[in-house]
Amino acid sequence: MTLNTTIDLKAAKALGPLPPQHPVVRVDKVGVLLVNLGTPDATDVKSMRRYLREFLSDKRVIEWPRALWLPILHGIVLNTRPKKSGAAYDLIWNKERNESPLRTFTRAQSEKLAMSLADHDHVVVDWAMRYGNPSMESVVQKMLAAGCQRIVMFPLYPQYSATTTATVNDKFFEALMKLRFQPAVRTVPSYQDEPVYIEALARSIEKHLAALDFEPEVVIASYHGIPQSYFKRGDPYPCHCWKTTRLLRERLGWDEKKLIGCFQSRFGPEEWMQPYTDMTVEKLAKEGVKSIAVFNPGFVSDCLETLEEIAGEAGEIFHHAGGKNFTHIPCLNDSEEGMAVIETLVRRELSGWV
Ligand SMILES: C=CC1=C(C)c2cc3[nH]c(cc4nc(cc5[nH]c(cc1n2)c(C)c5CCC(=O)O)C(CCC(=O)O)=C4C)c(C)c3C=C
Ligand SMILES: [Fe+2]
Ligand SMILES: [Fe+2]
Repeated sequence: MTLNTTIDLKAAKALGPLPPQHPVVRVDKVGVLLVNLGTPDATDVKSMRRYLREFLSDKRVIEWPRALWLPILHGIVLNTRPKKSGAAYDLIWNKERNESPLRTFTRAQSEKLAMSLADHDHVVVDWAMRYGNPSMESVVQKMLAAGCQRIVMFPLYPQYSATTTATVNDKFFEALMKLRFQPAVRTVPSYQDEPVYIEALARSIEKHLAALDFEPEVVIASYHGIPQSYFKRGDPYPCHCWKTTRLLRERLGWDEKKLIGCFQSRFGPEEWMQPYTDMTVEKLAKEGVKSIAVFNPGFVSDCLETLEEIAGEAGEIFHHAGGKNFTHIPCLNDSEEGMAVIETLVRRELSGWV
């Protein structure tokens, strides 16, 4: 299908010959752009510092006054954290592809989505990262060159937060700001309560638990945290997390003791949303709970925060405190259930365009 033509040739001829430098612009394709948080290119200190500098300079992520934060970032954080984070990434790095798991999964999601949308031969699917590579700007340019004059941009965060969804949107629009001939765009909204998402989570939990040789007494839904002050100033993220957990409880037929919601990944001295995952895991073990499962509904793909902090560290905390059986349920990643979520939401947002 041809959606449009670049110029009305008849009208253009009436104006006289076209300027020789007039660019040829292709406009017959629709782009679907999947975007996740980002990731360092390598685990060495230099690559880690470059990545963390970009990430932690984002005003949507660290809301502290710049005059206070930038000296701390450049004087302390970027001198200490790159080595520590690099060592953590080393533990989970995809050595075969020499990249982080987040990049591997995001690429796989994009490739699988492209295959399932193959019935629309004018749809182009690609992926980008908010921080690091491939950059949003480079992929927007690539899509324009391929003829996408309409783009559906999908921030891969089920629950909305200014620290994630909004900053991805900002970066996308920043890339568009530089264009004379902008594409028409749609952004995919958060989907904390979409039935297809709740169903996918429930099935992946059921499948994982059915394969275990123990039954967890408690299952923890662990979301990335945000500082409490962000919530108090209007970020709806915690409400979205609580809603996802409640709907899952209803779907699984579990009560508030069996499925609990927690927040992980504190950063800096402020109070973050509670209960904290690490403290909860420790408390449960000390109270005599022997078997638990943890999963991460807020992460579309497994990454540092799920593989190292939960599957690794939280498991250790549980065992040290007297727990016996710990299991981490993988994220939806590029599983059949996970792809059903992405494809359903993308097809909905493409309506009228394909
Ligand atoms: C104030 C700091 C941070 C806020 C707020 C925050 C929110 C937030 N983050 C995610 C998802 C991810 N975060 C990841 C890593 C990560 N996050 C922070 C800080 C904040 N995040 C840091 C410092 C790091 C880096 C970890 C380190 O270097 O030690 C990742 C993992 C990326 C990967 O490549 O594996 C994800 C994903 C969400 C969903 C969120 C708020 C809703
Ligand atoms: Fe984070
Ligand atoms: Fe972490």
